[in-house]
Amino acid sequence: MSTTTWDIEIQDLWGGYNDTKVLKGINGELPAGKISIILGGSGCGKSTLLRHILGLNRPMQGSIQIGGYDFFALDTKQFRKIRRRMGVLFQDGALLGSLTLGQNVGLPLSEHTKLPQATIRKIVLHKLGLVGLADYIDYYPNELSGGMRKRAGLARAIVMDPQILLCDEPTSGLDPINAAEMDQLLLSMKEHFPSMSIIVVSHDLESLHKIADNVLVINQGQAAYCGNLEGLQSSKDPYLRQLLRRQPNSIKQPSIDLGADIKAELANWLEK
Ligand SMILES: Nc1ncnc2c1ncn2[C@@H]1O[C@H](COP(=O)(O)OP(=O)(O)OP(=O)(O)O)[C@@H](O)[C@H]1O
Repeated sequence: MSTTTWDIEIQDLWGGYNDTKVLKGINGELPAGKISIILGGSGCGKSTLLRHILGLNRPMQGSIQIGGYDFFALDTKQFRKIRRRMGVLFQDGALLGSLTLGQNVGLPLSEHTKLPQATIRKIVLHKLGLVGLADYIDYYPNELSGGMRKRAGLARAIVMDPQILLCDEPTSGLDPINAAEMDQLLLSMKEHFPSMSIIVVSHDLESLHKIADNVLVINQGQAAYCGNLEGLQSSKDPYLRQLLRRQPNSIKQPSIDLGADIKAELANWLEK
């Protein structure tokens, strides 16, 4: 099996959980060498799509082509080979509290290779250096800030030099400075690994404008937009404009009368 580029092409993808269809015919491309942002309202299926790209959920219909291969039609050996070329940054960094940063970051190498520990430590040091944490190799996760833990999670995601890097809400829970640093790091990943597909699930519009080359917007289980950032910004589509301008949907607020007796009872309690 040989792949020269790791473009991802999603073709008429239907997927979800048991009888619940969440993705209803998604089409889109996530090109290698670019940062693609998957955007959409809460519950629209962004994480579900990520699970399909990771191979954790099988499509109900349609396919995901990775580097020209139909991912879910591959035999187990080839499927695993592609899976090993994916790195994931989870929302909370997902570090194990009982291991040092170095051991956490080196874990995929210890599990999947027979490299000597000294070599693993050198690779880990290099990767921690890329996220500005080389001096913290022997620290435990609880000795670090939330932003540092996320950066360490990124170091672990790239420790096996993945061709596809998937990041689930990398800036969520970070203050503006740490969020800007994470954006900067993702841009530097693109420079360091020019053929890597970087796929980011995000709600963060500031990040979107700073780092996205390509955007896939999901609405009602389908791709409302897939293309470059400029095209999204100039789109006249009402949903896309609403999304980019953070305009709320009108929320129905039926008035529910409390009733005089409950109001009086409450007032009574408040006076005590
Ligand atoms: N394990 C599961 N079993 C059944 N339904 C699920 C499961 N995980 C998610 N769902 C449902 O699938 C739909 C899409 O969820 P998903 O987490 O993919 O959305 P999302 O766009 O990532 O949301 P958010 O931005 O809020 O994280 C939701 O209706 C959710 O309730």
